Amino acid sequence: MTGYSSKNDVATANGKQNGSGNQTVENGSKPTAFTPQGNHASSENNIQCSLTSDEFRAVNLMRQDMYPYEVIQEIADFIVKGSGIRPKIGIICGSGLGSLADIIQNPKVFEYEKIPNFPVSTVEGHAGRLVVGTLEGANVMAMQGRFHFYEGYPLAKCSMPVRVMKLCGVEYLFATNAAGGINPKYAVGDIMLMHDHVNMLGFAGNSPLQGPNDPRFGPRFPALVNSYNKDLINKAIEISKTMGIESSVHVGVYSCLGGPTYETIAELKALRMMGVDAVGMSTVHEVITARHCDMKVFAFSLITNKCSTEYSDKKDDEASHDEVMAVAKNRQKTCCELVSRLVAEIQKTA
Ligand SMILES: O=P(O)(O)O[C@@H]1C[C@H](O)[C@@H](CO)O1
Ligand code: HPA
Repeated sequence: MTGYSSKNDVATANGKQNGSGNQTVENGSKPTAFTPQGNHASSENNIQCSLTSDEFRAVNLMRQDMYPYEVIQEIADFIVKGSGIRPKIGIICGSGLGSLADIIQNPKVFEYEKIPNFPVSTVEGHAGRLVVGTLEGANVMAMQGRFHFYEGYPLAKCSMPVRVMKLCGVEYLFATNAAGGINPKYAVGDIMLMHDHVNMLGFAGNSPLQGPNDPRFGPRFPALVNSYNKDLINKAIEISKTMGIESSVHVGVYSCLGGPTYETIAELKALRMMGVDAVGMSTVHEVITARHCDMKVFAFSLITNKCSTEYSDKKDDEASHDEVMAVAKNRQKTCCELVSRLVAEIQKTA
């Protein structure tokens, strides 16, 4: 390959559905009908959802998407004071890639539940811990567990930790993900260095930057061309050569869909026609948030499954989270090496 140019806030809902569709509640609070506005529904009103008031409050908190600068600053101060470290590189571990945080030396670990105003991880393969320490001599912080839109979090909440990283002092974001390979040349286990993305949630009118803009983070209308740092892509390509994995490393375009469903064949065909090489359910909103506050971004997808764009009855063509996790586990050593060597390169030029 040649160089490239060009807790606090989520309470558990304890209610269970019984066979008749009526709700039974374990915590003793009475189910109450609410209108979408949160008022009690009248009997003429058919639009009702049976939530206890505790559950209703929990859902509202989960959907909270306003994080004023001062709140983000408080979270950042909590982490910097608690770890005694001002990190320069922030790493987001994709599904099954939590081991990227296990290689951090002298780690100070913060469970998400213990960080004020932090969401909690709800997905298998996302432990829900922030690890701060050193890697190859550089101060780093890593999210062992990210937040996804399909978990019920608004995009601004999913990528709020990127702003926390920024206020902690982070200059470089490394975002990693597990993704389905749509490019027919990609094999399971390959790595795709992201050089661009197609923001499908953005096409549908959803952005982590929706709502009032705080210029202390960045401009109202940020440009996204050149989002993925070319120097870092080139360095990663060079590193892949020295690792002897060059033939399984690609440079391509990622797209994020909302999930949690994997894609239909027609959707995969459409994505391929748009020039998408790999598809997932994350990363894009984190990159947008990072670029908005002027961080340098490096991102890669581990191809955990092949996405066929042809109709077939083969069960093998169905993606599964178990397969995603198994492939990530198999390739974690390689991913760790790539990340630590790139961190070393950045540290060398610091
Ligand atoms: O967090 P990432 O994007 O790595 O996780 C992918 C997308 C879904 O969360 C999950 C599907 O298997 O893996
Ligand atoms: N589609 C969406 N997200 C994914 C996939 C996929 O095929 N594999 C891993 N995450």
